[in-house]
Amino acid sequence: MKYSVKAPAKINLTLDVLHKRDDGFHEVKMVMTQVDLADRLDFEHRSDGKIVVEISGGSLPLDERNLAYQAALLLQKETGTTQGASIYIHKHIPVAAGLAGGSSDAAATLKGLNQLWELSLSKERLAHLGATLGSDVPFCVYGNTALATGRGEKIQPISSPPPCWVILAKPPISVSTKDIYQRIQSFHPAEATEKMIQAITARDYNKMCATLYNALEEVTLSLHPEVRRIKERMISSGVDAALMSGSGPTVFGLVQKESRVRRVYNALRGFCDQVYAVRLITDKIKK
Ligand SMILES: C[C@](O)(CO)[C@H](O)COP(=O)(O)OP(=O)(O)OC[C@H]1O[C@@H](n2ccc(N)nc2=O)[C@H](O)[C@@H]1O
Ligand SMILES: Nc1ncnc2c1ncn2[C@@H]1O[C@H](COP(=O)(O)OP(=O)(O)OP(=O)(O)O)[C@@H](O)[C@H]1O
Repeated sequence: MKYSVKAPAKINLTLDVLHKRDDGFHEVKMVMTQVDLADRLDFEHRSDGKIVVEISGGSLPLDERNLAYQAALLLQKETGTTQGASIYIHKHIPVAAGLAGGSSDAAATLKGLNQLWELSLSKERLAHLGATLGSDVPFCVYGNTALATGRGEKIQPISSPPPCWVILAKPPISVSTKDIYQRIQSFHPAEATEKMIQAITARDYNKMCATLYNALEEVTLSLHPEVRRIKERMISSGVDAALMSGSGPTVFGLVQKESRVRRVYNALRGFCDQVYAVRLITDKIKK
């Protein structure tokens, strides 16, 4: 039996950072959603009990450093199963981009092997296990759109935002999530996230655009002026609103008018190699 699972990229519509915690993590409150740029993972049973990872479309370590490998080992350890698996990752999400590509692969592995190995673990249990791999993994287990709190691992699904196009532009730099969090100077109440939930519940696209907010954005933009230039270029090319995702460096722009998507895409392509025109995953086009 072979199973295929999609692993979509995420974007943060809001990311409020409330305070630094004693365990070194930051207390956050954020609205996360997914776009239809996705890796695909295929799972095949192995009777030798081994976990073997192969990848196409990118070069990443295939051993314990790979988050899909880590997720598979974790499931073996937690359930005591002696079953193994071959995991084929078809990589489409840019790596270390702020789009949670690795976290989504880990979540897809938890879901795919739960089926392949007939473990019958609940989504809650998979999300709980996923939290030990990374703060974004529980959201990726649930998918769609959600409020994430705690260090990002407490997930409350919410309704889908109004449908729109999303232009993603990733500059050729990498940032350390840990470093960006550590550089935050001041903390604020989670006002943007509260307003975003209201905008989404009311299916108010304009209010959603007006409410985009990421507390990490200013930190990354001040360290990397090229990210700021991409955001400015996106705004001048006619997106309805733009924001950096996660700790960056990818910037996303929201566009509702389909006729404008090509213009924005072309304006960015002349500026940046990795540009994608995708759609939000909403109830209408649920993957
Ligand atoms: C920036 C976001 O992607 C937004 O969704 C997440 O907050 C980060 O999620 P992630 O990449 O899964 O992060 P993790 O692998 O759990 O943590 C990486 C590092 O980021 C910092 N970190 C992460 C999450 C958080 N709430 N506070 C933090 O301070 C910690 O120093 C941690 O060691
Ligand atoms: N299957 C995987 N796909 C992508 N990256 C992986 C994977 N496994 C391990 N990694 C490692 O994880 C790190 C972060 O990669 P990822 O693409 O998840 O970053 P990100 O988009 O910035 O994540 P986040 O938005 O959750 O902070 C990279 O250093 C990468 O080498």
